[in-house]
Amino acid sequence: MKMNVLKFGGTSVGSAQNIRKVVEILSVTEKPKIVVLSAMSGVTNLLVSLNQASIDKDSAQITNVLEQLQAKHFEAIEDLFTAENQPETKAQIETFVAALKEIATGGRTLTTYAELVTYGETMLTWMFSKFLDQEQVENVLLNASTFMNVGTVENPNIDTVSEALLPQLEQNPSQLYITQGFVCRDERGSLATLKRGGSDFSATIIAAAVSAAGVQIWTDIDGLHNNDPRYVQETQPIEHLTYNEAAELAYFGAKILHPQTVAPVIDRDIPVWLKNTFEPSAPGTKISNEYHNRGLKAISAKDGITAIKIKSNRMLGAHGFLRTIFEVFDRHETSIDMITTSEVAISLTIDDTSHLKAIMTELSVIAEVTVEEDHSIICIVGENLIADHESYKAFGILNSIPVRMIAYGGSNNNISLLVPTREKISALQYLNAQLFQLEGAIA
Ligand SMILES: Nc1ncnc2c1ncn2[C@@H]1O[C@H](COP(=O)(O)OP(=O)(O)O)[C@@H](O)[C@H]1O
Ligand SMILES: N[C@@H](CC(=O)OP(=O)(O)O)C(=O)O
Repeated sequence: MKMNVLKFGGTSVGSAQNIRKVVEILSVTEKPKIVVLSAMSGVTNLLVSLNQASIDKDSAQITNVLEQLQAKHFEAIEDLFTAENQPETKAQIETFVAALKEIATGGRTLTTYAELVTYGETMLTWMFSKFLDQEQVENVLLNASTFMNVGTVENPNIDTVSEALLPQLEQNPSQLYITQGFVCRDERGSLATLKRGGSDFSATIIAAAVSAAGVQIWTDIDGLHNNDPRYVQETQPIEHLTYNEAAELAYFGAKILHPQTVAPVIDRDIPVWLKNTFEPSAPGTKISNEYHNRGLKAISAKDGITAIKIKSNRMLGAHGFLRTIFEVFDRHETSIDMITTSEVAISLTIDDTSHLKAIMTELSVIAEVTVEEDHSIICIVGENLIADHESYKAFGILNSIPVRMIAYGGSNNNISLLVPTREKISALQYLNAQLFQLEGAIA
């Protein structure tokens, strides 16, 4: 029987009441399954501040954060566990908190950050598994750090995860496995993370490693919406997305999905469902290879973008100039998101500015370079957008948006617009009204 992988995010396990909802969902969903859990909402942020307090050697702040972590877990325990089980459960949380204190106050190593920030998942999964025991729900708790041997986070090695995970499943037969999202081991075998929001990625890596029947990502909204519900009212859930559409939307800011989530499952054709823990009967979004309707589907936005304009007369009629430019970015391991070129200038965008100074120094030798910070990429996504003549309507409405760059044609799925971040919300709202809500709208 093929496994199902279910991932529940921070909000879904953020309180005793929500944890009960998760247990209810587990009782009615198909078995066998591996359940990937995040930390309780807010806990990873607290652990990130604990890491900062550890760097700053700020013992008052370390104590303050540890107290908040303990209180949050104790509150859930007092609601979930019987009076008889509470002392033992609380004592284990105290042991976890003591271990955290030791890491935070000990000497810093290359893995201190990962050791600290992954503790939220360790504490929650332990508590969750104990609660299932109390409710007499048979389950096996797996330690993700013993099998998530992904090597590089950019391109996880599914085979090494399989090799470590499959024997554990065989040796501990169960219909219900519980494990931690977010945590992994890097190419040196050291503890690492799949970056913030990485539990979605954990779920699809695990699904690929066990050739799962499907992945369900349970969160606090009824699927991926056609625009960012944090900024735009009256957004609608999308019933079907292709892997490519979902990948573009996640990469360009749809917070509901970690940017790399679909990569491990595309080639294996394992479907992913996005479901709402608080409204389980809502259809949610299915991400698969199936085509349903073409044309525009959704809009998302990614902040923190820096635009770089590189101007040089040497470009005129010359070849090899673009290669020289790309090599500079390559040497500084900085990836480029958008790019447009003319005869004498190139505009491109990056989101990682950690090497910007060194890049500027090199580029300034060969060209005139200007940098503009605080931009956002707005990404309009749909299957076969290029062939969809209706999508040309999108260009008619761009006059009203201060667009700094446009990329169209690089992929069949997306039109990307670069705008100053201060204009992002009004641009999202305007595009939503024009593309999805007005009479004769494209979707
Ligand atoms: N296009 C979108 N569709 C749905 N949700 C979105 C979208 N863009 C941003 N979001 C936000 O993503 C949130 C869920 O993602 P996240 O906070 O990572 O959940 P979890 O804690 O379950 O991992 C939603 O509450 C919603 O505000
Ligand atoms: N707890 C981690 C990993 C994660 O994926 O969390 P969530 O599923 O709540 O986004 C984080 O906050 O980054």
